Amino acid sequence: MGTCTNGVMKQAILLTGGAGYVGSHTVAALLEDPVKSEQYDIVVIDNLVNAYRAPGQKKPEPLRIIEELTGKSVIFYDVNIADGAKLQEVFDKHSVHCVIHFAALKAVGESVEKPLEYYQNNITGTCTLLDTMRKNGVYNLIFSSSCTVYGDPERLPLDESHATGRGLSSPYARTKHYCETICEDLAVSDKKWSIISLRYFNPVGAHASGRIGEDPAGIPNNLMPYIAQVAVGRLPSLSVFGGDYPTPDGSGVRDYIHVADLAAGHARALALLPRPGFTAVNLGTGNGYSVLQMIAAFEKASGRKIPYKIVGRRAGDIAANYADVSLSHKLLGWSAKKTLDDMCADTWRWQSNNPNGFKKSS
Ligand SMILES: CC(=O)N[C@H]1[C@@H](OP(=O)(O)OP(=O)(O)OC[C@H]2O[C@@H](n3ccc(=O)[nH]c3=O)[C@H](O)[C@@H]2O)O[C@H](CO)[C@@H](O)[C@@H]1O
Repeated sequence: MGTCTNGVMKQAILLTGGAGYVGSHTVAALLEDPVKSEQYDIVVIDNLVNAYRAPGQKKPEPLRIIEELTGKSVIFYDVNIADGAKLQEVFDKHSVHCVIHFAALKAVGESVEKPLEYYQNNITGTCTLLDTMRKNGVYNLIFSSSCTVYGDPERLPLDESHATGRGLSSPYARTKHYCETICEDLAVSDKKWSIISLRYFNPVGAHASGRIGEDPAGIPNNLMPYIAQVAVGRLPSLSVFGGDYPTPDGSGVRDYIHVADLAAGHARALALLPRPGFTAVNLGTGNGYSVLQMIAAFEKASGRKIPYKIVGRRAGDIAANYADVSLSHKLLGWSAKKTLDDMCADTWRWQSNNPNGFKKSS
């Protein structure tokens, strides 16, 4: 149930997938903000498909730890966004001001093997969520999108007017593109909708406390968690996918952004609502770093050697991408503050304190 101040029910920010990596860091940012945490109840729904809840605990570990760190509470429901009836129960209990929609499956390789699961979860789930929002008169949405919607860049840096949806290399990428399209159509159909789609570049890093961070199930697909697990001795060596790209050192270049900066970007987007229509905004730093530069920076931050070998390219990978960040500056008054050294130092603090992720800290 929502909490009350002076007999009035507080409005809620509802975060779907709020126990995941970017979601939980956004929960932390909202609770750490004295104004937002006073103004809103922070409500999370998550089906725990990619988040860990310790035996006997009501809340998943990231949320339990955030409560410990901030001394403030999160309201948690173990609910799947595709379950309209359960979703409605949450909307019955809270006066929702805005939904921040993170919940999605996000493993690119898995999406090629299980496309239907990805379309069902990411697209049908999003439609059920949007329909429930509409039925309850909630029209403020922040959608967790990805630079993957741009496909193979026609030009760099990538600005928001770059074409989307062309030559996408995986069902996962298509689900992000289709969800954006659905949101755009909805915003055209009814002027009450205010939808901000945040296109993340490559989120890395961890909370400054070293107590929450990225905790992928199984062998990581993404570069930073892989490097971190090599550094901590969980994995023997890194394969660098491709040494012959047309980049300064031949390895792939990406715009890595600290997850705390990303979380702050959501808080800024929240302050912009309502902003009728559909607005897509890049969240990146505007800087590109190569895989070999990432390895060197991580070795410096951790004091550990990262054994690696250069192997063939990974299917579907592009040579380089990085963001044009002018719109995020202009519209959100936001820019990324953390450096590459911060990203590596924070990832290392999290990984070295929690070599096995959340399971150990329970
Ligand atoms: C093709 C693919 O998977 N793309 C997804 C990937 O982006 P993206 O591929 O950019 O992110 P990754 O972290 O997987 O890879 C970053 C860079 O590191 C390289 N690399 C990665 C892992 C590794 O073991 N060795 C290695 O060399 C990659 O080739 C790439 O050049 O994650 C994003 C989420 O964060 C998704 O939105 C993207 O759709």
